Amino acid sequence: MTDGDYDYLIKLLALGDSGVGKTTFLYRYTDNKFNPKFITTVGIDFREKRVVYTASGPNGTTGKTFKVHLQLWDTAGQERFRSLTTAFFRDAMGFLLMFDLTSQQSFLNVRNWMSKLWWNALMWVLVWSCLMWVLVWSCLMWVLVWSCLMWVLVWSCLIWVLYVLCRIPYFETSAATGSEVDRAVITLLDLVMKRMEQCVDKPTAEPANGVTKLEDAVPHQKKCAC
Ligand SMILES: Nc1nc2c(ncn2[C@@H]2O[C@H](COP(=O)(O)OP(=O)(O)OP(=O)(O)O)[C@@H](O)[C@H]2O)c(=O)[nH]1
Repeated sequence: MTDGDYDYLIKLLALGDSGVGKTTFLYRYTDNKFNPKFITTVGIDFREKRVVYTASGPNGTTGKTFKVHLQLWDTAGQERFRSLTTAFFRDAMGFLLMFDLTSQQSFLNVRNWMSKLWWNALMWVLVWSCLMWVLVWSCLMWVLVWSCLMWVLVWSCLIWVLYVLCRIPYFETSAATGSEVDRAVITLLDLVMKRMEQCVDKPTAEPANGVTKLEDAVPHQKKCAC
């Protein structure tokens, strides 16, 4: 595959406390190497990898294959970079939420990372919806009515997100041996691709040759109600 020769650009983001192994995990996945040195990430970094994704067809049959360009964002776990890293949440399509099996605190902190993700997602629903309505109606009455509706929508979304996230696939990986590393990323990629399939407006996004380009897919993906 040459540089621009891919069907989808998928952005995944690794999250978790400092030292849990985000950088090492991504390095193992992209370069199949292990780095025993701990060099803390400053701000944000990213790695890339090309993979071939085979969609599953109806009744579990093998479907189309796509060339996928994976962009893996590596965030700094340190608190001082928190506002910078959360700014990248909006563009990510999937998250690798990581903790260190030998550190109970890093596991307990997964709760905080999850709530950051939820609030970030909800904040964007609120901001965009409010902006839209304020622009279109610019009428206090409508804003008030809309605010009530928004709260209903927000809480329904929150319950839905909780429902979905409670079924997060879990893998015990080792960057040292490479065990389960590929499977964890591929499982997430599979979930993202399936989600995109559901969100993309199929008749307009699918060109004649049957391959959906990311540039076509992204605007439709943002139309998803969730
Ligand atoms: N033995 C072993 N060591 C690991 C594994 N994963 C990470 N490490 C080690 O843990 C240390 C921290 O790993 P990093 O990948 O730098 O941690 P990080 O989460 O990126 O940390 P920040 O950049 O500060 O957020 C390094 O010394 C790694 O070699 C693993 O699966 N097995």
